[in-house]
Amino acid sequence: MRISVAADSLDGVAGTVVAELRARGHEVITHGALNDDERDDWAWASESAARDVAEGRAEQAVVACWTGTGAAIAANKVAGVRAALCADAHTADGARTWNDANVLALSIRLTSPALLTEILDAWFAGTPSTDADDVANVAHLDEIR
Ligand SMILES: O=C[C@H](O)[C@H](O)[C@H](O)COP(=O)(O)O
Repeated sequence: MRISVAADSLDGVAGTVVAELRARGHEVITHGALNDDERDDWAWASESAARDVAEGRAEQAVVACWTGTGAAIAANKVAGVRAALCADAHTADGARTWNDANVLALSIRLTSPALLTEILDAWFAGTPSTDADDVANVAHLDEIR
């Protein structure tokens, strides 16, 4: 899968998520602090990764900042993006299953290497629910203005 990755620093999980994704066989596009040619502030970096998803250059994205909050907020401003801030595997599974989330937001502060592995395992194992209520909820997101 092609995955766009953005971070506002190279600290902690931000510095390891690209290698972790490549080790899992994914093709990675980099933004922010992960790309020497780009502005590394969280709003700009996360926007770039989210636009890759919305405009078809990537199937999913991973965005990271110190808390994960700014990265998630910025990504969710892009139409068609459903970003989920996940600090544990259960949340990551729920985000994929119930929310059909297409952008994983991570906290650099909280996400240890072990947690990253657990979160990515759950994220990639999860598939969007076909339950009618879940499908209706996700579809309604595109109607909210
Ligand atoms: O939501 C914002 C993020 O947690 C940022 O990573 C945090 O604000 C730190 O950003 P900066 O290093 O630019 O002060």
